[in-house]
Amino acid sequence: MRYVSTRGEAPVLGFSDAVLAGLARDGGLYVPEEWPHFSAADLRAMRGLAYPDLAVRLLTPFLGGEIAAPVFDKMVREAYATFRHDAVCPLVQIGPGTFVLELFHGPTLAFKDVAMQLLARLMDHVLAEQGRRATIVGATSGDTGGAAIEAFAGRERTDIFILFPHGRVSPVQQRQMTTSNAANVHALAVEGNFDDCQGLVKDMFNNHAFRDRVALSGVNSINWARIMAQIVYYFSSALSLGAPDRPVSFTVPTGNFGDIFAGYAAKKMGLPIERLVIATNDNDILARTLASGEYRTRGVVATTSPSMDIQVSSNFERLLFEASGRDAGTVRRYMGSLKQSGAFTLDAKDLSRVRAEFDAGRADTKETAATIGATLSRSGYLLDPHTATAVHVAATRPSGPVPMIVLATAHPAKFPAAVEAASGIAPALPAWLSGLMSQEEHYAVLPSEIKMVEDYVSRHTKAVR
Ligand SMILES: Cc1ncc(COP(=O)(O)O)c(C=O)c1O
Ligand SMILES: N[C@@H](CCOP(=O)(O)O)C(=O)O
Repeated sequence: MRYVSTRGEAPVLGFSDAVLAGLARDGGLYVPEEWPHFSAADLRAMRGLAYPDLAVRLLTPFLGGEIAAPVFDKMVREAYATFRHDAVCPLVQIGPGTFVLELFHGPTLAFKDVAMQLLARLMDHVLAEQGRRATIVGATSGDTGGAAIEAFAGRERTDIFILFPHGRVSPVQQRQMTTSNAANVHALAVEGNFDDCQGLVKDMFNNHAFRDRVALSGVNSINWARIMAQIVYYFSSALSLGAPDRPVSFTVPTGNFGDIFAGYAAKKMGLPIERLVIATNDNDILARTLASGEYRTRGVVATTSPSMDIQVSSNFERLLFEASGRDAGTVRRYMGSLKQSGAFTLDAKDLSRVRAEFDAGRADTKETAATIGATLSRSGYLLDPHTATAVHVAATRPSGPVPMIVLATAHPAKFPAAVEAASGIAPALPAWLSGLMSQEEHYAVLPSEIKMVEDYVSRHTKAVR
């Protein structure tokens, strides 16, 4: 299996190099050259497999033979042994035909752990094989950062720098990033929003001299391995509801479009998914794009689901590549226009291909709070605000006899203020995180200026070539 850039002007890479590359050198995102495919018989044979066994079965084709089977098997088992639920990602019914897929049983209580625990092990292995170190940079609206720091803290071959928007993440999220004592961890509070942080990370990758000097790698969902690992829970949940003999639909709380793109990948791999529904908060660029065909950025507004406070949705580029029939020239045209004018308009055929697979809806802050309260009274289930946006959107699109699986991307205890205001219940952190809020914080505050950030990274990484 080889990996190609969505912009068609970067080297084609094997799996290990794609994992280390993060962003492609032409500014695009890596995608597999073709989608592995599993037949209905293959899928039936996967029913009942334990989560790690299923992950090994589904993900092995993506490795292109570059990681020995026993090594990968061990990594997967170790990654999912960090989860506090035997099923890893359990499915809970909250209403007739509506299920919640709990993705928050990992060490930092968000779905990011599912991919990050595996990615850290993959990167360690590849770096050891190549005998080198890497400087990891990541942008976060709150959850990627904590999950990455947890997964990479203390690892010998990486220094990790996480950029988060100063004052715009929840107190729990902030402490998950700022209380690590590991020498290779650097939390950077940037004076800006998530889009500024993500822009800085992409600028670092696009500065090839800097990128090569510090051996840059990325842990955002620009990294293909992040998406790859997230494919597995689409299969595990659908199989448990009768796939491939019964289709399912998914509603996904969406920001950077990585999680729902993993659902698209699962469909391309043979999973019968009827609809993929994008749920956004007030930062509704994707809902607007599906309605009008125009992708136009606006200022980010702060909401009670801060991890989805995103306007420039990175992985939408991967979908554009697919929808245009894998035409890198079209993707370059769209991305050029986005850079120049903050907008692009999808060609009619590309838009109709997107609409053929996806629906989209939004939930504002009031609707999100009302959904938390109503779901608690109806089914006794306490939602976090991100998941609540998706439960709201799913309810506006009845899926008939097809079960609707809503991805529960975070534990309510990560957002206690919003959850308490909506439900009257202040969710407590689990015992293993109970000391978090009283630990000492370490972080630097930086302006949203590329030179300042690059200088900080250069001075603090050990991976200079
Ligand atoms: C809790 C939570 N829900 C949803 C999202 C959106 O996921 P994605 O960026 O993959 O669309 C995020 C951030 O990525 C998140 O942290
Ligand atoms: N919501 C994310 C934003 C970054 O997304 P990623 O999936 O590209 O890492 C966060 O919590 O940081």
